[in-house]
Formats: sequence, structure tokens, C-alpha cells
Amino acid sequence: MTDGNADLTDLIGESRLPGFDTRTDVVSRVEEIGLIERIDATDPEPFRFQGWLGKRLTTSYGIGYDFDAARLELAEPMPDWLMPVRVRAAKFTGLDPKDLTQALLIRYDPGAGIGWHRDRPYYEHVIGISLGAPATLRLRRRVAKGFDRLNMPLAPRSIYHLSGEARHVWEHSIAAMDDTRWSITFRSLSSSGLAALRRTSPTIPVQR
Ligand SMILES: O=C(O)CCC(=O)C(=O)O
Ligand SMILES: [Fe+2]
Repeated sequence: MTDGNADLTDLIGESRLPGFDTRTDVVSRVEEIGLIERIDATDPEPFRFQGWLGKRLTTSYGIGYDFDAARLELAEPMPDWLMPVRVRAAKFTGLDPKDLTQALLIRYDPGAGIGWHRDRPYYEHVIGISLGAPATLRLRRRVAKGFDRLNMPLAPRSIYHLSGEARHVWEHSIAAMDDTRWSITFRSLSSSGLAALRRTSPTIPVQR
């Protein structure tokens, strides 16, 4: 697998990457249209990173991460329309919905993608729902001679969960899109995230 590209579409039921789980059709086609309209109606803003504006557009609820100040901050509570989606994300992972403290809405217009990264250590579980154009989640892990690489298809209306090795060891990225894709990502806070947030916000609101 080193320095090659393995595609996991041929695997039924079992992921070769510990900590990566996915399922198709967690959202119907009608729901997908409604969710896309809702995301667009939030007027997502260009992702800001150290004075630089990214091409993907984002809206955060519950918790935000200020990349310029490198810290967590409280954001607007999640709107009602997102709550049943959060329940579905929680069911898929076995987590309690109220532990999914953050919702991140992203719109990737043509030309927008996301570069290689691991999510901030302030977060623990990462659960993503894909809408619109299909994409590929690229994963890589450094090894002695280069990288191990895997490609995971992100079908529209599917969900994925990154935890354990897939979340903490592997980096992920999405190549610049040709057509628009929207995603809804829910994250739980790690113990360092909870501690960091308590330093700035002694009472952390819990959304049930
Ligand atoms: O759009 C996605 O599914 C991935 C987003 C992502 O990796 C991130 O925001 O950290
Ligand atoms: Fe990520």
C-alpha cells in the first residue's frame, strides 16, 4: 500500500482502516435538497486562516475554532433543523447526541477543497455527512519511505466517522471540487478541548 493508491470501494462491510466507518444513504434525496438550502441560507463565510481566506465556505455552531487566535470559542447554538441530523450522526457512531458539541457546515464550490490535515486535538470524534457532488476523502500516513495512502469515496447522502487511528494517525484531505459539495460535520470535544474551553467559558452550554 506504500506510496500507492488503494481504493476501498471493493470492500464490503469491513474497513481496512481502523477507526474509519462509513454508510451510504443516511439522508434521502428530498432531505438532501432541504439540507443544502438550509446550509446556503446560513450565508457561510470563507474559512479564515492566519489572515488568509480559504475558498471553502463555513458556518460553525456550538463551538468554533478561531484559526487566527488558535483557540476554541463558543458559537451560536445549533439551529432546530440540525438537531435530527445530529441524532442520526450520533446513532451511526453510538455516541450521545449531546456530546456532539460542534456542527460545521461547509460548502465547497468548484475549485475549493481542503488540504492535508488532522483535525485539531481539541476535538475527538469527527462525523461527516456529504451532500451534492461526490468526492474522495484522501488519507495518508507517514511511513519510513514516504506515505501510505488510501482513498475513501464520499458518496452524496453518506456518512463517515473518523476515530482512533484514522482520526489521530492519518491525515486527510479533499481535492479541489469540480462541482459543488456540501458537508455537515459533527465533532465531540476531547478532554484537552473541554479544558481549553473551560478556561475561556466557565459554563459550557450543553444542547440536548
Ligand atoms: O468536508 C468534509 O467532509 C471534511 C471536512 C474536514 O476535514 C474538516 O473540516 O476538518
Ligand atoms: Fe478534517
